[in-house]
Amino acid sequence: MDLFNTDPIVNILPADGIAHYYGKILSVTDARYYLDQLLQTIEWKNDEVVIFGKHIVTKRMAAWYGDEKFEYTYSNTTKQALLWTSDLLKLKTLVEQTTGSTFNSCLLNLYHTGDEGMSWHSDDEKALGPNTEIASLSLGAERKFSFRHKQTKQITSVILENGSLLVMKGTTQTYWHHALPKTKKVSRPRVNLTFRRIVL
Ligand SMILES: O=C(O)CCC(=O)C(=O)O
Ligand SMILES: [Fe+2]
Repeated sequence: MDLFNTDPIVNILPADGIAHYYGKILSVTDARYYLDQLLQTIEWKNDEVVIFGKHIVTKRMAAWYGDEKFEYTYSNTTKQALLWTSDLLKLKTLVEQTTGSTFNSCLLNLYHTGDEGMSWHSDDEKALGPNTEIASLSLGAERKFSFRHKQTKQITSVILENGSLLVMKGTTQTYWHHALPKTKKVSRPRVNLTFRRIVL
């Protein structure tokens, strides 16, 4: 049942992958509730990444939750998943019902303002296995999300609305990078949840 969006779900990628934008799957009231809850209850930490051998602590904050205390290594740092909170379980169920897929973990990102973003990358870690499916739920400020083809450099973008769902699957991570560009136009926070399936 789709209460908030009756448009057909379209693949926003022209080739070499599938990115389905479902639009808003949460009401404004529910999106506001979950944003406030997650801001207060998630164990947010500044993310650490290694770029050109330099150790950098990001302004953006992140957290990692799952079915088990999974260990996950990226950018040379190992993280251990925390166990689901009740709000995260509710959101996971909603995302699973909407997509018809199951997920066992979630990486959360908190961008305080448009001054924080995420640079070009693909989510192709070994732990996710080939042709992995990632479901990305957005809460709070609307932000532009862009895909760039690794070979042709073609760019396609979508505005991720408050309470919206974007699903990446098929060969998307093999052929496309994605990014959340910084912007001067946004001064309010956004929380993004990427539900993933660790296969190990
Ligand atoms: O914040 C977003 O919408 C993107 C996050 C992302 O690409 C990631 O966590 O891998
Ligand atoms: Fe990503």
